[in-house]
Amino acid sequence: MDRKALIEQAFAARENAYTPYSHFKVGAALLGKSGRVYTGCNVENAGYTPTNCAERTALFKAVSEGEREFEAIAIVGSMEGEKNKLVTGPCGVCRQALYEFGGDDLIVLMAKSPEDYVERTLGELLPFGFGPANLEK
Ligand SMILES: O=c1ccn([C@H]2C[C@H](O)[C@@H](CO)O2)c(=O)[nH]1
Ligand SMILES: [Zn+2]
Repeated sequence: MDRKALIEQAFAARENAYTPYSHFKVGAALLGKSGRVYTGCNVENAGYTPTNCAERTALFKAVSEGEREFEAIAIVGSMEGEKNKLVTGPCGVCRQALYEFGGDDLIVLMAKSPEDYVERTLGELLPFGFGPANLEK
């Protein structure tokens, strides 16, 4: 897997972030087991709560196109016109949404630049995650 290329795709997706309220722009690039990459950005809303994070935009694009197994996701976020001071970790809702399909092994790349990133597994970010296995009889 080319981590640098995946992070670069997340930066490109961030360009489309629609953020008139927070001005915090996020991009994500989700690598499916098929090899395809699905990108996403955050899409805000005047009603605030309908806002969708970049990670879920990418995930829902992927699932809606038939991909259900994933290897990695790259995430980049920073205020409009600013360099990343902190890495952007996925919010709790996105961790849960990703857990449904990625399980513990999904690789999460939280990047300040293509060369400067923190890597964790989803299992590290969401220990004892609740997922489909919990609902098996
Ligand atoms: O991991 C994250 C964290 C935040 N946001 C978005 C939601 C909202 O539009 C803005 C500020 O919370 O950033 C994401 O897309 N992903
Ligand atoms: Zn989120």
